[in-house]
Amino acid sequence: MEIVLEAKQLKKQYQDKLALKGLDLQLQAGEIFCLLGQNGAGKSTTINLFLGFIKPTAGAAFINGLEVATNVTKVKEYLAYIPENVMLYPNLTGLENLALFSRLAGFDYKKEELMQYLVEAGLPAEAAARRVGAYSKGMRQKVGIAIAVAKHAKVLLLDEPTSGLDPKASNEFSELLLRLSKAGTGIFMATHDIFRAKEVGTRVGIMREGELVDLLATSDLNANELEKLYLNYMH
Ligand SMILES: Nc1ncnc2c1ncn2[C@@H]1O[C@H](COP(=O)(O)OP(=O)(O)OP(=O)(O)O)[C@@H](O)[C@H]1O
Repeated sequence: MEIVLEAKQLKKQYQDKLALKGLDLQLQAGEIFCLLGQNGAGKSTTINLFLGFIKPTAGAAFINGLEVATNVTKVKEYLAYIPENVMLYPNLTGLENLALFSRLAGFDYKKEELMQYLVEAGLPAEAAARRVGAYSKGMRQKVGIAIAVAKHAKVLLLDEPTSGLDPKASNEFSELLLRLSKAGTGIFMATHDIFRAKEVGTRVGIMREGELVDLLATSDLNANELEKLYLNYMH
């Protein structure tokens, strides 16, 4: 199997805080890995290391076999990132945002092709022509997914993507992730949502104080068992 994301003894020290204590992890193409953990556990730090936003203190992060810290620009070609609030240009339409981000990634699509990416990500065609400033959070997430698909990202990194989404939007979002994973994208998602993690994840990692304290296949347990296990670790 193709490994699209890997951490080898990945560590991050901020001043006096050891935020990540030597993470070892591999993600295969088409896998959805959900990272659970309390506030301050080290989830965003892990994601920021994969994005190349911060440098590791020791160890290394790899995307598509390339070490992130020494290939920050190249690695961006393989990555798409969806934070809690997708950053788009509010004065441009959804279509214009997608055109812009696709061009930055080196893809020059026709209007019909862009529209198809947006509609496939669940954005109604009439909304695609409206300014993003008036979009709901769920709609911005859909543009984020369309960007990921249009740039043929091998890895999608998500940080709390469903927090603040209503249940219907959250559910639609899960379905999009499942479709992307079936198409071979590796998905790494930090979340507080245990039930969503069980629903979409192929594997779940539980992080506490910068350490992965458990690693489970979601097929091995139901959502209630996962919640119980998670809460046990948090005591
Ligand atoms: N730039 C920084 N400087 C100093 N300490 C930091 C910095 N960024 C994060 N930390 C600390 O590192 C630890 C891990 O933080 P991180 O943001 O990775 O946690 P998290 O699991 O993403 O939390 P949340 O769920 O709140 O987003 C925390 O103790 C945090 O205070």
